[in-house]
Amino acid sequence: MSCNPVNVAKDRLQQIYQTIGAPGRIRPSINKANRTELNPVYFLARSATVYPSKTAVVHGERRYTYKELNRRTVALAYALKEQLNVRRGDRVAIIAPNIPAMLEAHFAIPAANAIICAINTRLVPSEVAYILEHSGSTIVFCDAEFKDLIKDSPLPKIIIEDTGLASDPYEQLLQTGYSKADTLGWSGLDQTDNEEEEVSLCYTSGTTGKPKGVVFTYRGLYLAALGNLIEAQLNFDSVHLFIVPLFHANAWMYPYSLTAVAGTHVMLRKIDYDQIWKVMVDEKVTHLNSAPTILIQLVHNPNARKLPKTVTCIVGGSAPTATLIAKMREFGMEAAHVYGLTETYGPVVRSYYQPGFEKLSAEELAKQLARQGHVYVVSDDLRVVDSEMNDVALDGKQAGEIVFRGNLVMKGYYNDPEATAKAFKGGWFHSGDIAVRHPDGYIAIQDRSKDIIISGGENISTLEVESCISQHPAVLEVAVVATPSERWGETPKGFVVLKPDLAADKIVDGQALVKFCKERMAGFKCPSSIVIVKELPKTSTGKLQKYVLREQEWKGQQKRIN
Ligand SMILES: Nc1ncnc2c1ncn2[C@@H]1O[C@H](COP(=O)(O)OP(=O)(O)OP(=O)(O)O)[C@@H](O)[C@H]1O
Repeated sequence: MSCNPVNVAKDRLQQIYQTIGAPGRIRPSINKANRTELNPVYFLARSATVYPSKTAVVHGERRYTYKELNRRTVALAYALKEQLNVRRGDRVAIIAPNIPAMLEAHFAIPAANAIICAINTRLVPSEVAYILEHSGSTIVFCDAEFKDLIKDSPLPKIIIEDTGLASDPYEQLLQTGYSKADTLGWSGLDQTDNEEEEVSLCYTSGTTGKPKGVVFTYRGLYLAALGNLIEAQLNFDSVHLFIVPLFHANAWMYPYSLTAVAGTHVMLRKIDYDQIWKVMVDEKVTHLNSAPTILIQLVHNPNARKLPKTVTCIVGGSAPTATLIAKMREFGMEAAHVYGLTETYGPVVRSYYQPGFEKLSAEELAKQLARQGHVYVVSDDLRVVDSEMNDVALDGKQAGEIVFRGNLVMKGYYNDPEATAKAFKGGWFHSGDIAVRHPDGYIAIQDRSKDIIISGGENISTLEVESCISQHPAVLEVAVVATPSERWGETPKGFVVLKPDLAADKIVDGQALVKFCKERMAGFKCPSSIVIVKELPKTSTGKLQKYVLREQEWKGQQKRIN
């Protein structure tokens, strides 16, 4: 027998092959012992076993440990099956802000093998009716504050008063499930035998048009949850403030991530900036997730102060400007800039901090971090391509569409084969976002394809123009859209909200802001006009609805509404 280690290994392999057969003939198989379906509801069962007394939920004065959260969730799952007759694959709708019942529903509905359809509380009754009908929901849970949204719905309704008291109809429903939760626990609830089954149905908020029902699978939820753990570095000590609503892409799967590591979920019924500052300090918040528009208001709130410990802010939903990222740092809020869509289970791209960035000036660093970056470790592949699906050059100039492929792409749009086929054209998911790619491979979004301005044949990124205007010290918020121009076809027009309580000599008008832009950027990119407005149209998640502004500009003209 050879003494050469390579040959020794070969001999050993020969012996093994003689016993079990060479590869390609007899191979080990996947079986029940070495495979289970990826299912994020197990995170809760496990954390309740490992850390029963750890605080799982903080909601004002109310607190639940993991043992209590688990008991309530399991009871709800039994109630869904036995009281409400929910069957595998049924859609169960819930309309609620970030409250404990909403978190419980995110585990209990999948635990009952049903599909959760969490609906935006800011919609109007007709929009809610559309989603209930389109999703084919069989039951609707609704927070009492929003019950008018479903007053005409024929579906069975469970009202959540969000008191936690025995008189609350939601609590009464839980009561019916406690005995089984205490005796059988999870063992009486059959879990899915197919991780590719639908588990969640999220309707996009309609920044660009009619909402579409994005279908998530157990497997996707599970992997997205693990992705967040890696990217946001969540652990047992994490105290996460949910600013992104759970009805928006399941708050980017953070409920599952936090639960996996037995972190603490801090809930808030509504966006109240004074309250957010108070909670951040009182609850020793370590992480939050939010859209930039909310963070802009937060850093300009009179209660803004330097935080005792750095808070990691996962910022996504739109691009934070370099100005915002730098301002957040002053208060001890470190921005982890992320990008994604509902269709990708929320964020799947991150602007990574590189060795050497510490040498950059604050301004240069903020500029680097305002780019969207690279894909998460769990999200496989991303390209930026032209209309022929060729990759754009890594030159920071040639723009193309961002397309995705991998485990964190939705299963499809619910009951919408046409939209699904369009989104998956050529075997890639088409995001509709236009970006360039820098020599270091970082992507930088220029615009949504519908937002980009084409002036005299030149493409203008509205984000670039907005970023320039936002550097003016009097500017709080800005949106730039295309306005008609006889000479150029279209030109940029700015809408600006000024900071509150500006001293008289600091107040500026639109002309001064146009001049400010002319001193800083190429003439063709400068807005033809800028108007000062009181507020900007936004979705419930705080995203600018540029199409509303475009509609005003292009009234009566065919082009450019959407
Ligand atoms: N970090 C970011 N930078 C720039 N844009 C972003 C960022 N994160 C998200 N976006 C924008 O948000 C979009 C995803 O939004 P989302 O899936 O939440 O849908 P929506 O805007 O609420 O609704 P709809 O898809 O119906 O317009 C992306 O396609 C992109 O345009």
